Amino acid sequence: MIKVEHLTKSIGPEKRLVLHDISVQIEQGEMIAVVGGSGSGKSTLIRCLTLQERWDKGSFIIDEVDVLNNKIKGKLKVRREWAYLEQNPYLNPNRTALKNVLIGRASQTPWWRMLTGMVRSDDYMGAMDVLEQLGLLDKAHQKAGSLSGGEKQRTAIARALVHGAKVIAADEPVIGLDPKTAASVLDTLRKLCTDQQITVIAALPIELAERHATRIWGLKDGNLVLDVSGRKLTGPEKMKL
Ligand SMILES: Nc1ncnc2c1ncn2[C@@H]1O[C@H](COP(=O)(O)OP(=O)(O)OP(=O)(O)O)[C@@H](O)[C@H]1O
Repeated sequence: MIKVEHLTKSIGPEKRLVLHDISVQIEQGEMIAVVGGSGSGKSTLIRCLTLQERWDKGSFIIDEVDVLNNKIKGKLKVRREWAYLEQNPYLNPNRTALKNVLIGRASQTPWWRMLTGMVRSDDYMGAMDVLEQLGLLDKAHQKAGSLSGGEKQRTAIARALVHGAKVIAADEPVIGLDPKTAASVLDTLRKLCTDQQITVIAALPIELAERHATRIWGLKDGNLVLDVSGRKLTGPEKMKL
């Protein structure tokens, strides 16, 4: 279980508050959509949860590890188990989808593999399994530079899974994709939650959140104003955002 208490974050020399006293508990296998207007704090929340931003205040407990007060063990846990998925994930365009999946972030990949691109056969099989799960088997040997936006996004998801992610935190993962491709990426993420108990936290537009998430968090001016199960939001709920 993941427990966030009193997460507070300010930015800039004037210490402008962008996240106010946010407390939530997250269960394994949830697909949480973060919704809210522009500047409401969605990206900052996702960046704080993936420890890319320093917290001003708050506590962050993952499986009973106090992440912020246990710097080495806590940071290592987040680094190993959490994947941060950007809007346009970085893939090496000259390497195949498979190689991109196998050769993950520098922190997760042995130096000799980064250098030589060599892989062990069991790693190869594992990566092919994940690519198959994500419907990318026929793209495994295609250069990443020639993949479509949705395929790139799914390759990045495959890379996160191959490197052991239990939580995928994604900042607007389907922005710029056509509606059909966006739905297919989100269906993929939802299936991972259901079938493999992966937890997903993703900033999404309201309509997609309503359709795909099991839970919706709504932010307004850095405040958590909504925390409901994934469903169509009512008029008054939307008015809070
Ligand atoms: N590096 C920064 N320096 C100054 N202000 C920042 C910085 N990062 C974020 N902010 C401010 O913090 C607030 C929250 O920003 P954030 O990017 O988290 O919002 P958002 O909900 O993701 O917005 P959008 O939907 O437009 O991406 C905004 O007012 C933004 O201007």
